[in-house]
Amino acid sequence: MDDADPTLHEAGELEALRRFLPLLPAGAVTELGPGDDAAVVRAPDGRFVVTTDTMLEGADFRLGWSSWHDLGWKAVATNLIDVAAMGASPTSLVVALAVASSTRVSALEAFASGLADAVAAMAPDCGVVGGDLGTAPHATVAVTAFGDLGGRAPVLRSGARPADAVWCVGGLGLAATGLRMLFAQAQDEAAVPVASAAERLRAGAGGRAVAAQLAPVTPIAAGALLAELGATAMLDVSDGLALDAARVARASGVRIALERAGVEAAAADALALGASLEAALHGGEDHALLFTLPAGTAPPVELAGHPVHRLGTVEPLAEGEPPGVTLDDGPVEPRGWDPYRASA
Ligand SMILES: Nc1ncnc2c1ncn2[C@@H]1O[C@H](COP(=O)(O)OP(=O)(O)OP(=O)(O)O)[C@@H](O)[C@H]1O
Ligand SMILES: Cc1ncc(C[n+]2csc(CCOP(=O)(O)O)c2C)c(N)n1
Ligand SMILES: [Mg+2]
Repeated sequence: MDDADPTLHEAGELEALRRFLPLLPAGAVTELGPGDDAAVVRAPDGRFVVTTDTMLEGADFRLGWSSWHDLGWKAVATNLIDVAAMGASPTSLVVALAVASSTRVSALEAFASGLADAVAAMAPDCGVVGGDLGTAPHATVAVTAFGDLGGRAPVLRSGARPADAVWCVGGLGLAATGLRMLFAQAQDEAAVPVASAAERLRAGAGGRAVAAQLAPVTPIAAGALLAELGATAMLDVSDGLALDAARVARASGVRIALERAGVEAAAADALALGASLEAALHGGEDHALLFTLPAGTAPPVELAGHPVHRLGTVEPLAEGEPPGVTLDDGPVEPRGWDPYRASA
């Protein structure tokens, strides 16, 4: 046994928690954090926003590509952007982690540091207030995130109105480009991930795309700012622009008319790496915020450190026309990531 770094089987849950819990961020509105049967968190607004998401080894990540730090980071980045997409500020996270009992305690510590570093970078007032540790043959991360609306109305998918402009904050296409690079160049003939190849890709010319896939930086602080600015609809682009814009179109009963120049500008980093517009339109996991604003309202050119791009316009439906998305007037198929249909 490695005394400094035992496996979870050797250390046991109590020792694992003794090393894991002190690494977690506390949060500005936490009254009682980890350690009792449940946490106590203030809800300054009298309501709270809540969302949950799971990340499963195999379907959502591969341990040969993602470090434990990456997994903690991505769990924060992808869950808190859903809170932000409602126009809320994240307040707290509850994080459950199930891994093989042969996993070393240092892996848990790296995961906790990933959580803490991502919170510090993207939502410094948010705390990890509780969670669960367990064992499973395939690693599983289940996160619940809470947020506060600061007295504002939530920004729904259904609020887009004809003549609104369509915008996004954050880039498009990079995460899918990174995933494509990993599948093409970081697995062996038996489709087993090759960690050294993934590391090389991350340090190479396409490193930004690989990082966008494995440890994305998402525009979390932009959500509340956009709500204050008067965003009429918003969602995070998790499954691809075409599919997620179609969700807004359906919920709002409108046509989302995208302009190629705008989408290309938002996808410039991915296009510069040789990706096609397909990655931006139909690839998932960019977690940019797609939002609509009344015609007269212009957002800043940058929000929360991410560029803002105008993608198009909200248009009324013609008689009998179903809600949908167009690109320079041609129809766009609402195709994107679907966990039940994924072949990768
Ligand atoms: N098991 C479930 N029970 C209740 N509601 C669910 C369940 N699964 C999904 N939903 C709801 O269905 C809606 C769509 O879920 P989905 O996971 O696609 O949201 P999303 O914001 O697009 O996800 P993400 O941004 O994480 O990709 C959400 O409002 C979600 O809460
Ligand atoms: C190993 C591996 N295989 C496939 C993917 C692709 N993938 C997983 S989840 C998701 C969209 C968001 O999911 P959700 O809607 O559940 O938040 C995408 C595009 C990946 N990241 N890693
Ligand atoms: Mg979402």
